[in-house]
Amino acid sequence: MDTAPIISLRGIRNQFGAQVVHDNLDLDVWRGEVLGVVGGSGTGKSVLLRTIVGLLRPRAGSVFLFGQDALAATEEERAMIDRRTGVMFQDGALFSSLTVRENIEVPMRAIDGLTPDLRRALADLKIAMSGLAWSAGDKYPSELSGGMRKRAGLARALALDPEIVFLDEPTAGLDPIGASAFDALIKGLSRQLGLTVFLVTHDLDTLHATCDRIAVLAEKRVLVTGTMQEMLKVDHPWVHEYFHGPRARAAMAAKDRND
Ligand SMILES: Nc1ncnc2c1ncn2[C@@H]1O[C@H](COP(=O)(O)OP(=O)(O)OP(=O)(O)O)[C@@H](O)[C@H]1O
Repeated sequence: MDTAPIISLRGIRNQFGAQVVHDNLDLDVWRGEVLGVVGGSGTGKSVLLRTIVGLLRPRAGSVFLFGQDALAATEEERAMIDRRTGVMFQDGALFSSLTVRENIEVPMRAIDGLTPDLRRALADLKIAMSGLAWSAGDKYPSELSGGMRKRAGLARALALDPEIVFLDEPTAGLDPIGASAFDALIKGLSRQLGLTVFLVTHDLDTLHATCDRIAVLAEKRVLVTGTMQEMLKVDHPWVHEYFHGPRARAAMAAKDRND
């Protein structure tokens, strides 16, 4: 592990009208780890992700990415930060009028000197890395299953060889087999490429299968971070219920079967 976090948040406050979503929130993410972010509905997991990737400016606090103050960055500096990160939104957020390959090429268009042939070859590589068949490149999003759309969204997030990928509910809506295949894909990519993964999820199987560490959002902040083993010992009503409830027990049993 590096000595400096790849993502560092301090004193974050997010508020919509009178509704305070985050107050004095701190979080560090370390290079190469898969961090799972969990919390009850409406605790601000997606808002946190949007804050880090620069889609939402917090009312207060600091966001450091790659050691750089992202909120003080110039447009040019922000663009450089964006090139080092990839985001996969819940529904894949693909352009419906473009093929999968063209969708993956979109972020590459910002890079000078990439010929169409090279872009195409790189897009095909990302398609393969995401576990899609070659033929998927020519398909439109509407022609794909939910699981394939997620893989296409992941391929686009990987387009510029990011150092961090942000995944918002990557397994939501997938059947259990599709979800566990996606978990294996994320874990494999993280290990092979040294990717840092910031993963918002409700899926306990995903936490068990992929995450090195978990951050729990509650009470408007990151209440606790730690490994799954550490989560099991946390004495907080929501955390206890989440990690010891019936679904958690089923996920743990599945993990034991797979180990
Ligand atoms: N642009 C916005 N304008 C006003 N309120 C917003 C906006 N974005 C988010 N919120 C509110 O912020 C709160 C946190 O939303 P967020 O989507 O981050 O929750 P979440 O933890 O991801 O929830 P879930 O698990 O249900 O997806 C919610 O109450 C939501 O209504």
